[in-house]
Amino acid sequence: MSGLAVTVSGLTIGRGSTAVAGPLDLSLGGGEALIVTGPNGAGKSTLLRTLAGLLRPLAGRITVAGAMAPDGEPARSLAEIAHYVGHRNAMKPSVSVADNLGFWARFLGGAGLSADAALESVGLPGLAHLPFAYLSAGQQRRVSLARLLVAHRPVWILDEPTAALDTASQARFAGLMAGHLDAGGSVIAATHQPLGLGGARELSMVPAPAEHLTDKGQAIADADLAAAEGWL
Ligand SMILES: Nc1ncnc2c1ncn2[C@@H]1O[C@H](COP(=O)(O)OP(=O)(O)OP(=O)(O)O)[C@@H](O)[C@H]1O
Repeated sequence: MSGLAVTVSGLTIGRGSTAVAGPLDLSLGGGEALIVTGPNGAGKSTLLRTLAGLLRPLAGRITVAGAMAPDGEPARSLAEIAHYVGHRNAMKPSVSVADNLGFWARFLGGAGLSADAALESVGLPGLAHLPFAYLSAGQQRRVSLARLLVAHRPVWILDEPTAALDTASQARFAGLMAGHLDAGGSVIAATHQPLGLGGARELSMVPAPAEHLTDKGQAIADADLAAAEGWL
């Protein structure tokens, strides 16, 4: 895994057909972390969702080398070797913690810790049988982060991963990220608060000028609105 290389070249990111930032160029290898910073609306989430394959780039390329996909073939895209943990926890509220993690392990494929071991790693032993909705906001976030451990993927793409975490949980998660980097993985994280990753590189994003983002006399297409509402 030490040969892992993620390369982003000339990447313009956007929502619908509206550019939010770019062109961006960056490269990241195994064992390296990139912290994405910038004020609200600068495009951090848009960048992470684009890297995770959830939004199409308006221009440019994202390439990977030196990693195997879950199907045993050399990875063709960053999305297939990356975990994405967004603002939302992506867990079903009425389903137990164990079954939620079991779903993600099957969906993502590949080897990983058992649900119990992953919960232990995020400091939540003994909660596996509870419906996800019974957990506190910080506990729910920690279950969502346990997803990173139940299926191995070399690149962790994390949007505000420690929001809602108490100080001890932030430190525990910093340790998990450090372990992932030591094992040759990579971390790309957007954050407004320090993540405790010494030596991480930083990409500082600046908001696009307001006139750039507002529509220039064009109505928002129904299709764009429907697509946006899917994520609201
Ligand atoms: N679903 C969407 N449809 C259209 N525009 C969007 C959508 N989501 C975000 N935007 C716009 O894209 C721009 C970048 O938003 P983004 O969420 O990437 O910023 P951010 O840096 O992650 O902000 P924050 O720090 O508040 O999380 C903003 O101008 C925002 O209004």
